[in-house]
Amino acid sequence: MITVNTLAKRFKLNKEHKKQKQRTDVREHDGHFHSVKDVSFQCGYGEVLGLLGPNGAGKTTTLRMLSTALTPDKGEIAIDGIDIIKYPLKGRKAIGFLSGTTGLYGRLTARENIEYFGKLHGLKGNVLKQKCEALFTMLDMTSFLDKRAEHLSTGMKQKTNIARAVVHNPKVVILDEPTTGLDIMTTQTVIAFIRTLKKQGTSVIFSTHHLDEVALLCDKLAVIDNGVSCFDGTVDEFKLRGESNELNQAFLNLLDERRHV
Ligand SMILES: Nc1ncnc2c1ncn2[C@@H]1O[C@H](COP(=O)(O)OP(=O)(O)OP(=O)(O)O)[C@@H](O)[C@H]1O
Repeated sequence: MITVNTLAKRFKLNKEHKKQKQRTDVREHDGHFHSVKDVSFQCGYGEVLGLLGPNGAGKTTTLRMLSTALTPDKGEIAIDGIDIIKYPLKGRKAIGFLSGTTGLYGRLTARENIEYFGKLHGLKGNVLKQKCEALFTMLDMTSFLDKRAEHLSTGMKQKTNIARAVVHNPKVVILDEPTTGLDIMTTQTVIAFIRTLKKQGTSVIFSTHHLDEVALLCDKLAVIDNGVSCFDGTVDEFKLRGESNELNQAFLNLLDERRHV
């Protein structure tokens, strides 16, 4: 179980930005851009949580804090009660993170990349071999395993990146827009893979703008708007709150309600 409580993160504005008289975003004040102001949600084992929000809402910033890549200014992140802000190494062991900027070594093949990251996490011998083989099958990677990463297509790279993120059997998997830019077949493979993680009891948190994926996968939803949590609950509760059975409409209604408060 991962619990996220009242997270906040701000970034210092550069000099040029500070000089501008006109503020373009309500989150700019005190010489800072308050990217995430107050975000809370939780995701239990075997649950898939969809993180939604308009462009720039603060989803990636939030996920980067969960991954321990960014240190929050305020708030708590706990996995099974362990404070991972205080103990980031324990956090890194427990979490698998895929972001748009996750990199592969171009000169290594897809197989070598996964094996390398597995070894970094302390896997070796038969355990590493079996884990890699299972991932290669689940993610339908066998046709390109021996190609160098620099020669892989977008979809092949994404599958390799996903395998890289989960090779150490993390309890919590965090995927930032995992299907962006993928074709329909590759998207289906990624969706099936997330279902397998769920069946294995993993907590999966993923950000997306595709509400059809949410309908297929998610038990829970968390919505961020302008850096603030405005919903955390089940998909049925979301439809009720957004006054529509259609997820896109419920999302629009929920944001509209906030704009008019
Ligand atoms: N290092 C940084 N310095 C300054 N501002 C930042 C920094 N990182 C993020 N921001 C700002 O914080 C806000 C939230 O960005 P973030 O990437 O978290 O949004 P998002 O919800 O993931 O958006 P999208 O759906 O477009 O990917 C944006 O306005 C962004 O410009």
